[in-house]
Amino acid sequence: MKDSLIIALDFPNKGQVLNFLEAFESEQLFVKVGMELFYSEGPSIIEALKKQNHKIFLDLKLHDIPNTVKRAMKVLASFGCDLVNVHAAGGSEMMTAALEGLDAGTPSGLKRPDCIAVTQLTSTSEAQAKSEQFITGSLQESVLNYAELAKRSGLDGVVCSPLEAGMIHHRLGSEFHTVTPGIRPLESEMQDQKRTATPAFAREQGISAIVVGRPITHAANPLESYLKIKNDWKGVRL
Ligand SMILES: O=c1ccn([C@@H]2O[C@H](COP(=O)(O)O)[C@@H](O)[C@H]2O)c(=O)[nH]1
Repeated sequence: MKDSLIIALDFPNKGQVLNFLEAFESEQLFVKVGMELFYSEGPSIIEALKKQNHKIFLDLKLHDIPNTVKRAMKVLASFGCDLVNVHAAGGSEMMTAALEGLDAGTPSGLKRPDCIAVTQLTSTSEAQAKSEQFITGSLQESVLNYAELAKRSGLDGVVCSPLEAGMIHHRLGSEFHTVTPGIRPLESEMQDQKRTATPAFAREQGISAIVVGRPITHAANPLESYLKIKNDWKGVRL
């Protein structure tokens, strides 16, 4: 996962995904399958993407009682994805159960998928967290609390904003992964994202992987946009 740019394939169906990926023929990608695509296509979309040799983040953000999450993760592990996730708000017992499910479902001889926890969605602002979630401290403290809980529960990392990744690595070490959506090049709209930063800022934070959706998928030339963001993220000067 280290130094990856993960493209969020937020499309309604397989046809649109395969059409989008045609432009990326020469690239081996790390792609994210979210709720919309997975709910419409089911596991066959994972099969199709694996056939194209792409790495896959299955972003279903599980959040339920431990037994349910464990059983669901056992199923997800059998798909052969590289990365899956839960909401840290589900608690340490739920996160431990998620790992047990993954261990139980991973086919023998294969590595279990990495499992990370969403801390606070990047679409949540400080004001929303205070007024709607009644968090007592700052939003950053809430993110750090969830990250510490995830690490104590044995998870491989967290989903957070690029604005919090540096703080998390400082406290929890560089090996604990930070995966950050909320990436917006300077010229891009924020849309529903609240805690955003540029790819260049992300590079300075020691982030493991950035997740980018609309700035690539809605671009006039998605491949060009992908390459530009990737170069900014890797610090490549053209
Ligand atoms: O806190 C989170 C967790 C997940 N996401 C997902 O990342 C992508 C971001 O897409 P953009 O189009 O670049 O905004 C999207 O699939 C979300 O479901 C997130 O944004 N924030």
